[in-house]
Amino acid sequence: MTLSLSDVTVTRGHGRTRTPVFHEFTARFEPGRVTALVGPSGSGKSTLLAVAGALLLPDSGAVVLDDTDITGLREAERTRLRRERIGYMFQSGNLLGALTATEQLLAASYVAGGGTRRHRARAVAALEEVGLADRLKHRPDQLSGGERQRVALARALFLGPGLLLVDEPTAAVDRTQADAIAKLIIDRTRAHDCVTLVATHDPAVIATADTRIDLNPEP
Ligand SMILES: Nc1ncnc2c1ncn2[C@@H]1O[C@H](COP(=O)(O)OP(=O)(O)OP(=O)(O)O)[C@@H](O)[C@H]1O
Repeated sequence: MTLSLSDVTVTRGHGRTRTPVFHEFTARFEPGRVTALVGPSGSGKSTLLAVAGALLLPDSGAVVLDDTDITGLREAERTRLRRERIGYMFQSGNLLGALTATEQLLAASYVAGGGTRRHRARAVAALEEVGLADRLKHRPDQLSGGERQRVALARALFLGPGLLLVDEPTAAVDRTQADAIAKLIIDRTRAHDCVTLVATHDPAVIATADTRIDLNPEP
């Protein structure tokens, strides 16, 4: 999958909270490569992830995944695209407290219409890929911060997305875990040949990325 944004303008909020975030922003992203989105707080890193991930529509401009401009899709089509082709890994992991590591992935596949025995085997394989073969039955409160982030990464990758969107993956973990997660994101991006965007303040994540885009707050 390739992703390109052309002349994307985004304004958030309404009335007194109306905030211009991007004005005619253009960028192109290639598969198998990690791009670090860098910039001060409020510069639009999370907003760019939301626009790329079809969670937020720009005011104008095109967001093209392969040959499809997602801004022209109906809501149901965007929902399907999000489920089938885009993996999200958010800051806190967003894991469900009552579920084991394997079940976190199966819950995602259930939402996407799966949930079969084949999916269970794939879920286990995805957790093995991120080094959690011996943590399959652990719930979030029985995992370290770094392990929770690895479950979140496995879940994001499990359904084979073409686009992986990652928001501050190392914000809540120690240096050693952060370095391991940065390396895993690179490895998995290569292995899955997906387009990966990572919003981050972490110099180690920025250093391991293939490219970086510096965002500045709109004046
Ligand atoms: N729902 C909203 N309504 C109004 N303004 C918003 C809304 N969401 C975000 N903003 C504004 O848009 C700008 C970009 O926010 P965004 O969260 O994308 O920044 P960021 O670079 O990810 O910041 P951080 O590093 O603090 O997470 C900020 O100025 C923010 O205040």
